[in-house]
Formats: sequence, C-alpha cells, structure tokens
Amino acid sequence: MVTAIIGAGVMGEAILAGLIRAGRDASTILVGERRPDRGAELAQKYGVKVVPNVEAAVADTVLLAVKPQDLAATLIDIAPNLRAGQVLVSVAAGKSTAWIESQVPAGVAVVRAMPNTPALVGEGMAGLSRGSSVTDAQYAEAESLLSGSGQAIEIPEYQQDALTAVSGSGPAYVFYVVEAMVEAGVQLGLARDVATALVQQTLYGAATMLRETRTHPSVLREQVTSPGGTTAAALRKLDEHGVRAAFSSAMEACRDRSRELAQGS
Ligand SMILES: NC(=O)C1=CN([C@@H]2O[C@H](COP(=O)(O)OP(=O)(O)OC[C@H]3O[C@@H](n4cnc5c(N)ncnc54)[C@H](OP(=O)(O)O)[C@@H]3O)[C@@H](O)[C@H]2O)C=CC1
Ligand SMILES: O=C(O)[C@@H]1CCC=N1
Repeated sequence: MVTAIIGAGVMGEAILAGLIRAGRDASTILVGERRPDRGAELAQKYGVKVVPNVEAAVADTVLLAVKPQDLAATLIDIAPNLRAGQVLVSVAAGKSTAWIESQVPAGVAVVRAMPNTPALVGEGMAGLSRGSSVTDAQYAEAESLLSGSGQAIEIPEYQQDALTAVSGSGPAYVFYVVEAMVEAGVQLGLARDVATALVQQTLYGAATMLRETRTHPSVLREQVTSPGGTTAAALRKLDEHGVRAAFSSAMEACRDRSRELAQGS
C-alpha cells in the first residue's frame, strides 16, 4: 500500500513523522510538495520520495494537507489521476466531504479529518468523518494515517467545526497561556529560562494529572486552592478579567471561521 501526502507544511510533516514513528516503511510514502527546498528537506530527513502531485495522486491513499484556500486548485490538478476505490483524506479546515466529492471522480472514498500539531511528537488528537461512500476498511486505512501520531476518533461531520475549535486550534490557546505565564513570571522577577522551565513542567504535570486521575478539572483546581490562600487570589483576578468568557468567545470565532472556510476563502 502506497500513501501520498500532498502539501508538506506543518501538518503534512506532523502526519509524515507519525507514520514513520509508527513503523511505516519510508519507501511506501510519497510526498507532493511544490517548494523544491522543502521537498528536499523532507526527503533527506525521512527518506521519502518527493514527486509531482499528479504522480502522488495514483497512490492507494492520498492525504491532502494543503491550505483550505489551495484545496480547489490542488484537486483540479490531481483529479484526472484519481480513481474509484481510492481513499482521499483531507485535513483542510472547513472543507466538507460533499464538496470534495464533487471535485473528484465518483467512487473515491473521501474522509475529512481534523488533526492537531502535537501529532509531531506522537500526542496528536484527530477527529475523522466519512464521506458518502467509505467502507469500514477504507475508513480504517484513513484512521491509520492519523492514529500513528496520537489518538483518532470518528465524529459526525456536522461537529467538525466545533472539534476544530477545541482540539484543532486548541494547542495554540495552550501555547498562548504558556507565553502569558512566562511573561508574568519574568515581570515578577524570575529569570526567563527559570520561568519557562517552571511553566513547562507545571503544564506537563497538570496534563498528566488530568489524564491519569480522570478527575474533573474543577476538583483538581480546588485541590490547589487553599481557602484564603494564594491561588484563590489569582483565580479571582482571572474571573474579574473574564477569562472564561474570552475562551467561549474565542472558540465561537474559531468555529465560525471554519464554517466560512467551507464557503471559500
Ligand atoms: N497547522 C495546524 O495546526 C493544522 C492545520 N490543519 C490543516 O492542515 C492544512 C495545512 O496546514 P499547515 O500545515 O498549517 O499549512 P502550511 O502552509 O504549513 O502547509 C501547507 C503546505 O502545502 C503546500 N502546498 C500548497 N499548495 C500545494 C500544492 N498544490 N501542491 C503541493 N504542495 C502545496 C504549501 O506550500 P507553500 O508554502 O508554497 O504555500 C505548504 O508547504 C490546512 O488545510 C489546515 O487547515 C489541520 C489541523 C491543524
Ligand atoms: O488555523 C487553522 O486554520 C488551522 C486549522 C486548525 C489549526 N490550524
């Protein structure tokens, strides 16, 4: 089975790295990338073959990791080489399986996926949705592209925009919070490298507690919050600044942008 990845930017590389980490033979992976320097970099780093998109399109499974705005042109480019029964996985935000199916030959099995960048370190989270003609075996093939780099779940396609707002874009919110905490630590007088190390390990420890204790986050938060203590003083300020409301509004904007991308650019 040959897999092609078309568009080897941040997400394309994350999925490629996951496949290699999961034990896929590099000789079974083709990369279609329009920037020759980037293609050469990945060929050297992972031992994969870099080919034009039209050649990549004949692989058994084709993963499209170009920007949503580049998807229409890419599909026009590869459609003549696609055939019924092939599996076509798109990770483009917003783009529906129905629209992709309308751009490719009938019978191509289209799967829409929304991964995230922690796939690069084997800790990704991806949501997948089947198009109109995807068998269980074809779905399993699509899932195997993402499960090598973390977890993958199947969700109804109408929930893809919400999933994008939670896990697709989610890592960016976490990194934003990390930046804010490091800056605040520096303002409080800590050296930047010390503040960074403190925040990184605190984040890692808190994420590990969430995963391993399976306890509700509000309970874990209360365990930190001594009555009349330091944490209570900090959390009161977060509430005063409307941080919860800001997350709600930010994630609604993310969902809405995903819906907009479905329509065009
Ligand atoms: N980054 C993320 O966290 C996530 C991204 N996604 C989705 O993944 C997709 C890619 O995003 P991301 O990796 O961030 O974007 P990047 O811009 O990093 O990667 C896209 C890559 O595709 C290349 N490309 C564009 N058109 C073609 C083409 N016709 N043939 C070959 N290569 C092409 C681009 O080249 P060039 O630089 O010349 O444009 C670029 O290298 C998007 O659709 C996005 O919605 C999904 C989940 C998470
Ligand atoms: O920002 C974006 O549009 C992409 C999709 C999800 C994460 N990054």
